[in-house]
Amino acid sequence: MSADIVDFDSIPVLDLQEAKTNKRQFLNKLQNALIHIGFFYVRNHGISADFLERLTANTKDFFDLSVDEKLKTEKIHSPTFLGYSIQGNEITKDKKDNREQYDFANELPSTWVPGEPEYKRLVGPNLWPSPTLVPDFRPSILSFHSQALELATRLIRLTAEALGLEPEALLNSYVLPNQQHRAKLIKYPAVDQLAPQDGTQGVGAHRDTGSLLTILYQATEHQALQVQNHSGKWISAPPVANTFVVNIGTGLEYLVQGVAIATTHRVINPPAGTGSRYSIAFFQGTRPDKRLLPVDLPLHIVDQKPKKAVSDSGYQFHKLFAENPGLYTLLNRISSHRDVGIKYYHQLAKQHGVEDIYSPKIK
Ligand SMILES: O=C(O)CCC(=O)C(=O)O
Ligand SMILES: [Fe+2]
Repeated sequence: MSADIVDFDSIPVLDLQEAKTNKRQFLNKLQNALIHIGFFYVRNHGISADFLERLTANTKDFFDLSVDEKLKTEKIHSPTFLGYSIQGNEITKDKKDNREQYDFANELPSTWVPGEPEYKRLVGPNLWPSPTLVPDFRPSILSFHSQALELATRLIRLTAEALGLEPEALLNSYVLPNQQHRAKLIKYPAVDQLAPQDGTQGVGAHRDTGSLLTILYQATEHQALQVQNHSGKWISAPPVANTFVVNIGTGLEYLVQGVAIATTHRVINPPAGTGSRYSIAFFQGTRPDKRLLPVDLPLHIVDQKPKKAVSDSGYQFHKLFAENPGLYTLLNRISSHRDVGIKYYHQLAKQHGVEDIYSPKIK
């Protein structure tokens, strides 16, 4: 059964303080955001403004390094797909995205040995830039990661409650206590830093693939993030002081059978003269090692399931995500970064026909 669409034209701001003072009211608001919007802001999230200023400074300092220094941390240097990607290396919906990125995760050693599933090779240490050049980078990035993970853990407990489940229901079944969760620093140059033929696609229309929740910090004042509502209209999600943007990934959407929605979004490059936009995203992953079975939700929640929304994203659910999430993630990474795939996972990519099943056509 699916209920009539309740469409949205703005993104609600939820106050985590209210989760302590008036939990029922907070959970009602969260339930509405999960089911009908798929995006919300959180304030009183516990990550200090001073820390976020420091993180922003470190992010800018990293992207200000010379290309040679940044390339020393390029993804090609490790099978983890962590590290730097130069602008134009990523494609969404058949078009190049105009953004530079640095992917990082909680620091874990690589333990994969031949004979184990290859997706285990995704786990490993970060590729750090020289500490002589950016001394505060590593400590602030790792501190952000652990604070964002704590926030995501809190939010996924509240999400479970808002959907009529026990607080631990999503965590216990779908997240391992010591798994690697990925995050990234992103720089979107303003259009005057791009060639005219590059257009303005910072990142094209997409849904966050495989994750439960995304926590996003908009580090500059640009109004660049847009969210697609059910009827297909693009709604601005401007930076709101002292908040994070939170959105649902296709992992959570699958586990709750479409009751919470992984809403489509995109980023437009800033207008000429306004400087680069920086953002920092944390993706709460699901465990890679076990078939994922949807959770049983109470009927009064299932009855609110929204009808299918219009989406400009090219995303299509693939059953491999549920059957073998580790392999699904690895094949996705190989298709987005073929150079890394060819270097470390050549056989696997060939065997699974990554080229034809997964990859977008490159223009
Ligand atoms: O930079 C942003 O505001 C959003 C980035 C994003 O949607 C993504 O990387 O998945
Ligand atoms: Fe996204």
